[in-house]
Amino acid sequence: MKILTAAQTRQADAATIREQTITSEALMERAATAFTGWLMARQTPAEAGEILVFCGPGNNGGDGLAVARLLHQAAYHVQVYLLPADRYSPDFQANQRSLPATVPRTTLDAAALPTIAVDALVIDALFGTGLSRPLAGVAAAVVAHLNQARARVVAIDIPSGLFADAPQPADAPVMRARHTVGFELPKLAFLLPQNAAFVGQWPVVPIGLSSQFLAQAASKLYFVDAAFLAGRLPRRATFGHKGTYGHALLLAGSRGKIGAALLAAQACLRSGVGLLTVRTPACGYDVLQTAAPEAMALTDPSSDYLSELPDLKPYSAVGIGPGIGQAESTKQVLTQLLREAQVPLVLDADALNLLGADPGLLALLPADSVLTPHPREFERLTSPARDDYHRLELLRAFCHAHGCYVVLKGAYSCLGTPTGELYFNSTGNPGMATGGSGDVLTGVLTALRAQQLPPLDAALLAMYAHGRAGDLAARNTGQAGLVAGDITQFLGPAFEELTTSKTF
Ligand SMILES: NC(=O)C1=CN([C@@H]2O[C@H](COP(=O)(O)OP(=O)(O)OC[C@H]3O[C@@H](n4cnc5c(N)ncnc54)[C@H](OP(=O)(O)O)[C@@H]3O)[C@@H](O)[C@H]2O)[C@H](O)CC1
Ligand SMILES: [K+]
Repeated sequence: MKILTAAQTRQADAATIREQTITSEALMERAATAFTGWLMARQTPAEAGEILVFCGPGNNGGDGLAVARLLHQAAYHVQVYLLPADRYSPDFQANQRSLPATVPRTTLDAAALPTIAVDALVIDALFGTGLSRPLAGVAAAVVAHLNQARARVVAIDIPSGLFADAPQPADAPVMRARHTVGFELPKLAFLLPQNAAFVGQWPVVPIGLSSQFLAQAASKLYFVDAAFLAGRLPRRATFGHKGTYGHALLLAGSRGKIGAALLAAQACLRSGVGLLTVRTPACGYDVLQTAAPEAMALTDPSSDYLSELPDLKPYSAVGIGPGIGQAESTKQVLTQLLREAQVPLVLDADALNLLGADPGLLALLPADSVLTPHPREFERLTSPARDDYHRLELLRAFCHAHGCYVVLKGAYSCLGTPTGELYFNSTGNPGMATGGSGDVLTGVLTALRAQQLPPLDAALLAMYAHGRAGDLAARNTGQAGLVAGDITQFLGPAFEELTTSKTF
């Protein structure tokens, strides 16, 4: 699905009201009903205790007032706190009028903020997507007060003080929510590590925004879920044979890191490739032939590291990097590969570090190559990022300059494309932050490129299936017990879900 800016969200609002011939108040009621439904499914009135609803002067505050009314009607115990302001939005005012007189309400005063009980349930409806500057005055004092109280904060739409799609100054006050219930679509701010402590968990609830508007909205930001990938993974042909599914070459491993080669190889084999050849230093031969008998081993003359590029003619894609180290002769192998390769390339790990250390090498990178750095490797390829938003700018610029696709790994891994789109992945879990997880991704990607999938589809599917396999694996192992090889065990089911999710 698309990710919209705050300005586009306002347009989506207006389009919905126009198209569905409803009032803005009715749309607010939908949003408040969706939020309240989410909360009531998780907290009974007894579990919730007294719910404190903090409302700002705009429509986020209007949502808060409507939520307070709905909770009150459902027998929850509610207290409303109002931020003083010169102007309140019309829908705020309408919902203030609709709030039953029996619901206590207090206007906030920075000098006399309410005492917040330990574990109090707080609804943050101070500011939403209309935030136009960092919080100051009473709003800032309230946010600091609630953050200090460590209340159980549930934010409506977005934590107050956080911009939906731009960084805020480092010292700007922002509400620390445990949950943020977003409306209709995720926001860019939810996907960046620097905001994790503010956003918490972020369910998204539908509010029936115009599907026509969402379909045509010009956005280069996407959140990749299973529905987004429907139809991108070709079904295997009844009369297909191993030649139909490509022949991948993996250049991987060095003494002490043959495991990286093995992990990439096993993942490649589990991602539908027809044939796989693995080029490791000679010390990897026995291990590879024993642990991955389905792969062909083509060992390098050097016993400890890669020193010669094999003939590339038989292969339909080449993956290089897992565990290769940075020996000078390995750098020569990479250089020759970049010069000679006529087939799709996937570059990871030390192949990226070698690239980052030599701008001359980077200049040789063939168009449509797929790179899979983690943030530190990416910085070596570009420059240090000021913050997560700046890192995305660097990602866009890098992909554009080199005509390549980059999967920036992390929670919500982000795929950058040469034309400026950014695709955030929805699958995966912190258990996957473990050695060898990246080698598995390289294997998956190389398999998909070997099967002739275009770079965009290959990268989207690899990113998603890798994360999904990690999620399925963690059901068995738990996150702490997850090792990279477990991800590989579940690649099959992850791909199967993507093929069968297609409707007739
Ligand atoms: N489509 C949807 O998702 C729907 C969202 N809804 C809810 O509406 C809010 C957005 O409401 P909006 O009124 O646009 O914005 P806010 O509630 O965030 O508040 C805007 C007002 O606050 C002023 N403002 C902005 N920044 C500050 C600040 N730092 N300090 C003080 N005051 C501030 C702003 O004034 P300006 O000075 O900027 O002109 C506005 O007066 C969305 O998040 C959802 O919760 C709808 O309910 C349904 C559809
Ligand atoms: K809010």
